[in-house]
Amino acid sequence: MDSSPVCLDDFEEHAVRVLAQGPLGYFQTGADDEITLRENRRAFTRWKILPRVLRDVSSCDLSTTILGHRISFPVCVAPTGYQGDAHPDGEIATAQAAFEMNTCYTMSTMSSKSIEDVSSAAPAGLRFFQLYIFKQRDITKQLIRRAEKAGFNALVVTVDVPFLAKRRKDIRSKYTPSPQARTANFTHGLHDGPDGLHSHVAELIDPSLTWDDLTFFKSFTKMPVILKGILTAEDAKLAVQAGVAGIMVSNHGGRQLDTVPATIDVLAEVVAAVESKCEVYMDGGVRLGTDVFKALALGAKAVFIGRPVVYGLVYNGREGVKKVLQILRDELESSMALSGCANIAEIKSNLVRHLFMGKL
Ligand SMILES: Cc1cc2nc3c(=O)[nH]c(=O)nc-3n(C[C@H](O)[C@H](O)[C@H](O)COP(=O)(O)O)c2cc1C
Ligand SMILES: CCCCCCC(=O)C(=O)O
Repeated sequence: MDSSPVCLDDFEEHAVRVLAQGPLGYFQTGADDEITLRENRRAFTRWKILPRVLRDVSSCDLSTTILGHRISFPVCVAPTGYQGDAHPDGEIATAQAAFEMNTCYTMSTMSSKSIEDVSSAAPAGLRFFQLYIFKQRDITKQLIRRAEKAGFNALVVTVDVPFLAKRRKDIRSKYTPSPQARTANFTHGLHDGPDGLHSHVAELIDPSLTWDDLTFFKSFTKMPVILKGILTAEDAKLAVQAGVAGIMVSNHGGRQLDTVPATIDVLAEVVAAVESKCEVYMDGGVRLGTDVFKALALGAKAVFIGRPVVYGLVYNGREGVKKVLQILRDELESSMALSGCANIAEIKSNLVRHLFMGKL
């Protein structure tokens, strides 16, 4: 790419040219054959938009709310670890970009900057903290306390990583975060095990976690809890019973269990299962304004993006992330205008149809 990026894929193309194999592989990789990774994007192409006309779209209002907080448009930042391998400013740049674009930022437990540093660099705006529940419960509780003290608005508990899946690119490169990218939130755990990230995760993560543990952690914080990594109606119902405020329909960007469905294809099922008892968000393969439109039509309150934010960081730090968000915002606005929607509430399920399944 010689000129300024015009779509999200341009940022990845740039990253491919400038990043070293280890970090590039870590950001790009999916699990195993990367079937779900590809499917996350392909599945969007099978959903078609049925536009309405003559509906006064001279101005479109993209604003919406998440857990009662108003944001300018329903595209938010998903948690991604080790952002110091994308740009020296890492999570500080990302949090500031999200704040300046007035959307929601989610900070990963595995961040290269600390909770306190990110919080003081971006003290306002809607900020979620993503939590991995560790074997060492004291570290986990400390993380919750620190996020709460720093004013984070919600806790996003990731539940699809009892173990790290087999990610071939990482195994081949023996990826381990470089010194400027290592986790800043705690010192426990190995980064330099014989198989890089894998031994690090095996050491930290608690694979014995159950719904009962979730109830305990929920009672431990005043922050609303969102569960990230739900793909079935059954688990969505259990999440509602556990009293969560939100569900993130996610397959971890195709990085965990391979061959699970694309998130866009299970979204409507999860939305129906929760019967409006909590908010539902979605991530995975969102790269176009039309993708955002389809997810909203199928019931998502907002979408989150992972890799595009990382590639925006690689492109130009905070400004790069803002550009990624701006492009997606503009594309969503255009999709809305061209399909006859003047505001987010008008994006309804009758405006999309699945190529093979017919009308919803
Ligand atoms: C490089 C990278 C690091 C990630 N790190 C985390 C993490 O620390 N915690 C988490 O819950 N999800 C993590 N994820 C998953 C994302 O939050 C999100 O689910 C996924 O990236 C969405 O798919 P997309 O990249 O196609 O937008 C990571 C994803 C990537 C690509
Ligand atoms: C302790 C879990 C580390 C996982 C690494 C971050 C992540 O979620 C990813 O997909 O990569």
